[in-house]
Amino acid sequence: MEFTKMHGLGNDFVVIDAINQSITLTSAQIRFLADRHFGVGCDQLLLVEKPVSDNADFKYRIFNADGGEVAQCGNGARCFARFVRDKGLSNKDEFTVDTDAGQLVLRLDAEGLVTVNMGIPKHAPEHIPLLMPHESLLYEAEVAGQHLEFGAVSMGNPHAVIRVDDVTQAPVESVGAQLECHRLFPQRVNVGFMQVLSRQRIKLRVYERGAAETLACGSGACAAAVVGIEQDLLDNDVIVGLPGGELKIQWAGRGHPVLMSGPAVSVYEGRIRL
Ligand SMILES: N[C@H](CCC[C@H](N)C(=O)O)C(=O)O
Repeated sequence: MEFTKMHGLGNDFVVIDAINQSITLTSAQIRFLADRHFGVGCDQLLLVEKPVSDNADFKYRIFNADGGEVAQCGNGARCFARFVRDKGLSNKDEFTVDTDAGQLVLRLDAEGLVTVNMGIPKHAPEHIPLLMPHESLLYEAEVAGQHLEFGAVSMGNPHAVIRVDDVTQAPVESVGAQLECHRLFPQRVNVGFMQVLSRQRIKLRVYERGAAETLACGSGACAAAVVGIEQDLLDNDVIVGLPGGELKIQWAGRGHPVLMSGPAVSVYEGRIRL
């Protein structure tokens, strides 16, 4: 099977053309491919498939390193756009992709960046079955012996966002792992730790569902910006500084889609026998 190794700010992917290759991967095979010692190594595996909608160019499927299929990956969407152009699967600058959470519109910019319309954020509890929210859009839970308050929003995948004073001191591993699997989140959850630097800039670390802490999380950057804007901590255009680099997030408020811009890098082509 042929694949391309790619990353978006160090959030790395095995990307597979499942249009020109007949691919059926079991969860065990996905875990093997994602394994950094016995396989290729990646945070997520992305499949490029034929569209299911008449108005879409492709179908975009995402699998976490633990083998579970999920419905959204922002950094992966940018790499998806770079991949289909590099492979000559499309010569467009903008295309629509079907995902299990709806459609995304991906646009390759002149300077090599990719802008993704990540869709309209959906708020708990309809999309994240939580206890009723407080008026401040904050939720609370006891996690690892700590009383936590956090924002919660779905970008097509569930995110909890915890505000911290200093991301370098945040309990990402301990609290992230416990909140990921908390009973409040039957589908589990991605956990972001957000430090607000100004109304236009935050720092963020994300403990990802099914992958642990990653160097960057695109949907997590969108979710953190949405929570910060809703709490009137941030303006509508936010620079999100992640360990792997920066993303530009734009959100005009409820009812509007979130736009995310950032790089997408192709590292090498590979072939592996399954
Ligand atoms: N771990 C996420 C999927 C990958 C999201 C992340 N890599 C991104 O860039 O958005 C989840 O289980 O919903």
